[in-house]
Amino acid sequence: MAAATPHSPPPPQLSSPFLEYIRAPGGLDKVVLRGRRSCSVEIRLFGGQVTSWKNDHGEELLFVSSKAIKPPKPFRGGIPICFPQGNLEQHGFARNRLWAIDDNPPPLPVNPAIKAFVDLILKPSEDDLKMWPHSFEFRLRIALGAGGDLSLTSRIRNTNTDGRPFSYTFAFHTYFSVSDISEVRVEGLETMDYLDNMKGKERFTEQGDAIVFESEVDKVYLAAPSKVAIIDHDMRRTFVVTKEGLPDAVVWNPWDKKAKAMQDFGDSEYKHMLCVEPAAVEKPISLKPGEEWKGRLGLSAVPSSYCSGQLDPLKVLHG
Ligand SMILES: O=P(O)(O)OC[C@H]1O[C@@H](O)[C@H](O)[C@@H](O)[C@@H]1O
Repeated sequence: MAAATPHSPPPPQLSSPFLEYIRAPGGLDKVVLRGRRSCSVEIRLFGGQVTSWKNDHGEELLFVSSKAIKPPKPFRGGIPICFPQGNLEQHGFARNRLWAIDDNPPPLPVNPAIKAFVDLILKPSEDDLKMWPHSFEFRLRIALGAGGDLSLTSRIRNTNTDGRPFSYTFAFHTYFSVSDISEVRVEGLETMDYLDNMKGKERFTEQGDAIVFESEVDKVYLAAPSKVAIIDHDMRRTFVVTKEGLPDAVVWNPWDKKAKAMQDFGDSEYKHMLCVEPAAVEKPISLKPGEEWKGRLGLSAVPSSYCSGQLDPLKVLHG
């Protein structure tokens, strides 16, 4: 496994006032993207994981557990990358490897207004290849937009030289910070079909209006729309989640019993988080050698002054 080494190489020279490289022991080096006012994003090289996203008032928008543990364990919170999944460790190994800064990524069309972004890369180690015998290049661009929105673009290329295709499932396991889960509703997934992970992945159709939370939820919504809204009444804030190349959306909250059973999660923390995870779960993605797949996650937080209690979710979703 490509674990963090105690003697890391010198920090890369990031030639932008919008980026900072912060050295930390134990594989905890991070890159910080800075936007207008107090907007920022922190990315840990271990896991290629976003661990913080703050709005222009400096308020944290992502949930990170106070019990999150350090590498080589996966980090509970932020945006873990789940890849490649299958008969491997839960959620794949990408969230549990040391990524590198990609100094020379292949071109990716970028909005010229976006100044703060970083490109990371993960390639399998010898040990990874023993576990999952496929060669790949996984490029991840993390960008902080002018308005404080965050986007993650994944590009995965099959670099097998033996002509073999490979397939995988994928998720951006996004942990949102919410004021009180009982006051949150999710718009955009009503009437969708889902697989219920709590009922042996049986298929159901969502009934009723928006999704609200009263107990443990672990569902994979199939062919979910490209925009989903998480409406937090108490915070008067709506997260708008957009996705491309990722047909499904996992919705997860462990609730009290499971929370207590999780070593890296506080007993009551389930009240203040919700995972909505753009994903490709039902139908694995297949890549032939030389082929590349692209998936994108976009996040924005609509502030209360905009909502002022009058939020029309249809406008957020379709307007
Ligand atoms: O503990 P992990 O591996 O980070 O997974 C947390 C949860 O992640 C969700 O995506 C899964 O649907 C749940 O089944 C799982 O419990």
